[in-house]
Amino acid sequence: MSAVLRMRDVTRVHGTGAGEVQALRGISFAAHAGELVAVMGPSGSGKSTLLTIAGGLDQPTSGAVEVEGTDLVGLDLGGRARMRRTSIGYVFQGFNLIPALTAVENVALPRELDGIGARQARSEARTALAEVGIGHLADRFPDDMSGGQQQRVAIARAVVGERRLILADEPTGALDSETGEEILRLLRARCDAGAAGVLVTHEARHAAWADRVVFLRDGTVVDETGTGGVDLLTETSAR
Ligand SMILES: Nc1ncnc2c1ncn2[C@@H]1O[C@H](COP(=O)(O)OP(=O)(O)OP(=O)(O)O)[C@@H](O)[C@H]1O
Repeated sequence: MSAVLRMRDVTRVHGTGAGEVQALRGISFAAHAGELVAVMGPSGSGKSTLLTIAGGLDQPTSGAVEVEGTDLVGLDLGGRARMRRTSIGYVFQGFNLIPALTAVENVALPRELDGIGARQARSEARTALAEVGIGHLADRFPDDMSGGQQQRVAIARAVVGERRLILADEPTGALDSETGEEILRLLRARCDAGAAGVLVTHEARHAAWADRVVFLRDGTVVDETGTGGVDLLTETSAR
């Protein structure tokens, strides 16, 4: 099992002076191919900060972040944007679809931005939508879809082009519990097919879909379960 995401001694300080907040205080963390890792912890413990740094949407104050062996911290803005289009899929609580684009156009967009021809991008997008069970809704606009259907579009957009790291920040937060479970089942299936997933959640029953759960408090990893007693740092350094 190879590490798709590896973070080493990552710190993140938000703000300056009296308003300074240490959101992450030396986090080491890895997510491997085939694995879904849940991240839990109280409000303000650093979960979203961890995810945005893992996804190249934010930069750490210090430490290393590697995605598929590429050092994200060393890349410029354009390089990180490219990694987000090719290797990293992000699923947000609020879906974040573009309302003026149909489902298939939303999913094809990252591929088209990456220089893939429109025809091929659309074809890949239709396949991704079919895989999440909404191939028949490909030409609908987000506003004409239910929340669960919109989140399926967002998952298709996150995985299209064989992206191997899927980051999901409370992806079921806006959905009823049955629809939420379906979304988690899709994430799980994607990890079973070889992606690495990181799921931020407040709910233990959602974390139950993961292979292991990492608990944060005040910007540090305070506990981890579901690894059969393997310590996270030992595991990371052994690979
Ligand atoms: N852009 C920012 N500027 C200043 N402080 C920030 C910023 N983003 C986050 N923080 C602070 O960093 C800490 C960690 O925030 P973060 O959003 O990562 O926590 P969280 O665990 O995801 O919380 P929640 O469960 O409420 O979403 C908090 O104290 C928060 O107030």
